[in-house]
Amino acid sequence: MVKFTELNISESTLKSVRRMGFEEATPIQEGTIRLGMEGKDIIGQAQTGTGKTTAFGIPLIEKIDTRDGNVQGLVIAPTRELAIQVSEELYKLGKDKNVRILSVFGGQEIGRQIRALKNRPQIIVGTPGRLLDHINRRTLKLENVNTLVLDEADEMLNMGFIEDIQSIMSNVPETRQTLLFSATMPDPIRRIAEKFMKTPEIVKIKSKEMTVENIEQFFVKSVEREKFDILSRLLNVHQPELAIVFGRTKRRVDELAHALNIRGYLAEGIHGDLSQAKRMSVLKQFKANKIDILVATDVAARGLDISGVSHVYNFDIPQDPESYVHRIGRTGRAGKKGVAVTFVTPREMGYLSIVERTTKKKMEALVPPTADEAVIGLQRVAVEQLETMTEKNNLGSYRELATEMLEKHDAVDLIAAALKTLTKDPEDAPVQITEERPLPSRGGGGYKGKGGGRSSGGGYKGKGGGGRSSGGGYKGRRESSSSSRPSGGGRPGRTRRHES
Ligand SMILES: Nc1ncnc2c1ncn2[C@@H]1O[C@H](COP(=O)(O)OP(=O)(O)OP(=O)(O)O)[C@@H](O)[C@H]1O
Ligand SMILES: [Mg+2]
Repeated sequence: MVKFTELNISESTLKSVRRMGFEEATPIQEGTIRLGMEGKDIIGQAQTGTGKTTAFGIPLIEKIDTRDGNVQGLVIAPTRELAIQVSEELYKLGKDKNVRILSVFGGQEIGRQIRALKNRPQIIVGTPGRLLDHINRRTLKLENVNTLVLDEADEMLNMGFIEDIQSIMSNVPETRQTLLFSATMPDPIRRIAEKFMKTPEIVKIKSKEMTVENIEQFFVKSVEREKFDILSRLLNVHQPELAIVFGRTKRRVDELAHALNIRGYLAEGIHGDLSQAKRMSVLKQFKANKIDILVATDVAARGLDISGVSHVYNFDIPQDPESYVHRIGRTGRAGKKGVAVTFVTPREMGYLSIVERTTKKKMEALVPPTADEAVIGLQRVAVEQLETMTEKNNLGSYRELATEMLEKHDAVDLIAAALKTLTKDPEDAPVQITEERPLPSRGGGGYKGKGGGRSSGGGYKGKGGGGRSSGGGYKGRRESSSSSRPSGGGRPGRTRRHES
């Protein structure tokens, strides 16, 4: 481990880094900061949550000439939320140097952005569409840009974004330095990327697996219609601090968020059809722990860094393995522990194998908790609620009522009744979840990613639907249940339920 003080970083940036609480560089930071400061083009690949933002952020900040009011650095990110997050981190890194940073993204009033662009920002962080918009309106001039960063490069070089990226790049001088970062970089995408770069250094942090070790990974085999009850039971047993539930479609996300609310959880959905204001407010509430469960499509997966996310549930198994890596990577960040649970319908078992081949990590079969076990989780929460209330010591007139009641009833009976009232069995509440069609059966055909151009799983010949012998983990609930339960069950009851 190298300390930031050993990396030849300027005093002002070092001061900012120290203020952020960083002392030792993570491996990707150690591997790329020096090279980046030497002006090299870099393809940086390292697991989720290992500090890639700072890895490109420091060389970028160091290169800015603060006497020059032109845009000198451009960062492109796939989503608005990520653009905001990256600009915030760059702001912190450049605070002591007084670097001016601006984020631009769709959904935000363009007039306001145009005015902000006149304040001579030196680094722009933006999403492809809005950046192009500003380029075309000539409100953004890129002829002085000497550093270009693509965060989540593989996602953006996927079909759909590639033309936008190319147009943006054609407005940036060729003499620029180009930095490309992502946790995943399928070979064909990397080859495309190299075309935009000058003999890039490939810094790939070697690890046995593509996902971080501190995430415990499980799968639950379940038919579609039972998934939701299993999810609620898991939530009751795990008691996540914060959880993200991923669904395949927007309708799915809306229905799941609604159903979770009916079952008493504080959940909100986030997906591309929501207004920018709504997306931002949901994320803000989640970060402030006002919501416990964020239900999301893949939009929210890439790059988001939200501390406290202890559990990720893939209510639907993602179609491509890269999505899986990014989704579960929302937990287990910066060395913290996390749990990921992926639901798989019997017909989708082939996809599970594809994911495992890509990540080089086997998921453990998880035995779903029974309704009784889930109730035990809820009871524990009720006990904690009562205890917290008692400790707060502001019960006022309730104490008089309690004294009166104690004259008539047994104390144990009374507490038991209070606990029972607090422990509402959620499965009584009916919910509506439309069945999703399972992913197309994995026959012998090659794996087709979103863009058609990805082929990381191409050579895989699915074993049909039943590629995995799930017998071991499933039968024999007794012996396997203790070993296959994710830890974290002992967490203090955090997932609050609506008080009604
Ligand atoms: N050197 C460091 N020491 C301690 N914490 C760090 C260090 N560098 C970054 N972090 C913290 O680690 C967390 C994850 O960082 P970051 O978001 O950059 O990860 P990432 O590698 O970009 O992940 P993803 O692939 O999901 O985008 C952040 O909260 C960040 O503040
Ligand atoms: Mg990142």
